[in-house]
Amino acid sequence: MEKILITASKTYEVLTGEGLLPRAGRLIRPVLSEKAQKLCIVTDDTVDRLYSGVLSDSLTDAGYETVKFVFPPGEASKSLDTLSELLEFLADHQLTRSDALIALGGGIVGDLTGFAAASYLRGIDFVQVPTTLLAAVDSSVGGKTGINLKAGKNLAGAFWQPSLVLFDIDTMKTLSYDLLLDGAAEAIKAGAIADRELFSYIDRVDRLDAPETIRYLSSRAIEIKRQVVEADERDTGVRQLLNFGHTVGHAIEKCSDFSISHGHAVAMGMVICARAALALGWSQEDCLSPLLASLEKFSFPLACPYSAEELCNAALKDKKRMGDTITLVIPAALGDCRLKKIPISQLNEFIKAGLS
Ligand SMILES: NC(=O)c1ccc[n+]([C@@H]2O[C@H](COP(=O)([O-])OP(=O)(O)OC[C@H]3O[C@@H](n4cnc5c(N)ncnc54)[C@H](O)[C@@H]3O)[C@@H](O)[C@H]2O)c1
Ligand SMILES: O=C(O)C(=O)C[C@@H](O)[C@H](O)[C@H](O)COP(=O)(O)O
Ligand SMILES: [Zn+2]
Repeated sequence: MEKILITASKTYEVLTGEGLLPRAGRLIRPVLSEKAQKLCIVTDDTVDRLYSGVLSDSLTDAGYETVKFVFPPGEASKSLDTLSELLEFLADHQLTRSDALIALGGGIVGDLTGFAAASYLRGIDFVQVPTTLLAAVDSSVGGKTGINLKAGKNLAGAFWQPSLVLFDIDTMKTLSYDLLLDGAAEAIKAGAIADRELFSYIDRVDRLDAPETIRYLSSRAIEIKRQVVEADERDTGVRQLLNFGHTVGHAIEKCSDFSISHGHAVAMGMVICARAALALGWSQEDCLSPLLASLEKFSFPLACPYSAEELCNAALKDKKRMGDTITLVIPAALGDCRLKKIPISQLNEFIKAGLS
């Protein structure tokens, strides 16, 4: 089992390995309050069918009472309505301040559960059990939690760190190739920010679904995320680099009414951003070619179906906007991204340069 220690407002471990789900109860016990009695498993219908049973049995064996909150999969559930239902459910089941939530699922489950944990009784513990590659390499670590509002992605939320992250690699066996791609996009993003070696690795790799590929990508991406989050937990500076590809990516998700998934939209967003930075002379070297090579190796669909105007309108609601400026993440060199503040009046031109 691999362990990565995250030292932020809460210090916790990310445990990665095979066969962790059946051992979850024993692994979770030392990180929760000794007074913890009741645990609420939060998950979506698909993950519920696949993994709730084994997790719940393991928690029961470790002496916990469990309750379960299940919601329909999909971005539409990452909403105020589901959050409100979950908070009422926790109160109805009388979870106390020493009890905890267990987020079993992908990034949507993790973001929603984390926000509920941050706000229920003004904050209780929660554990992340990521079951998508995207959640394992990115969303389960770092404590960004939240929900979408009608205007766009993640517009309400809190910084609230988990008490533990348990990544059982066995859960990757039931992921479709498209869901693996979503995780690969965020891992490639981490490489673009801070690890050009990751691109050479992808160049040599045979299969995305091989356990050793998953292990390598998650280990590198989590380590990069650790460094960034430890330097700037609350996203006021260097952490914004983790948003590479996201200003446009979130706009693509929104324009598609979420039929384009987060990871796929981020992949398109990174390409648009790298192409624009190259065309405008903002990059010191060509980052577009290696980025395209790694994404094309895994057969990412990269054609963006929206115009610069459509993307720009959606992106102006992004939370990286401050008044009349917006901060972009620009690849200066492969493995070295920089923040660049531009007037919002230049955003359309930037996106246009990235689409052509
Ligand atoms: N908080 C953060 O730092 C952060 C980082 C990256 C992304 N995100 C957010 O994460 C979300 C995307 O997460 P995601 O890609 O995991 O999507 P998701 O949570 O919707 O999961 C994708 C689909 O996979 C299914 N699924 C989950 N585990 C499975 C398994 N093991 N086998 C088969 N099917 C499984 C789910 O039911 C769902 O239909 C977005 O809302 C994004 O904004 C947050
Ligand atoms: O952890 C971070 O910081 C990230 O930016 C990770 C992103 O992959 C993730 O999609 C995040 O939710 C986007 O942040 P947001 O602040 O733009 O909502
Ligand atoms: Zn993301």
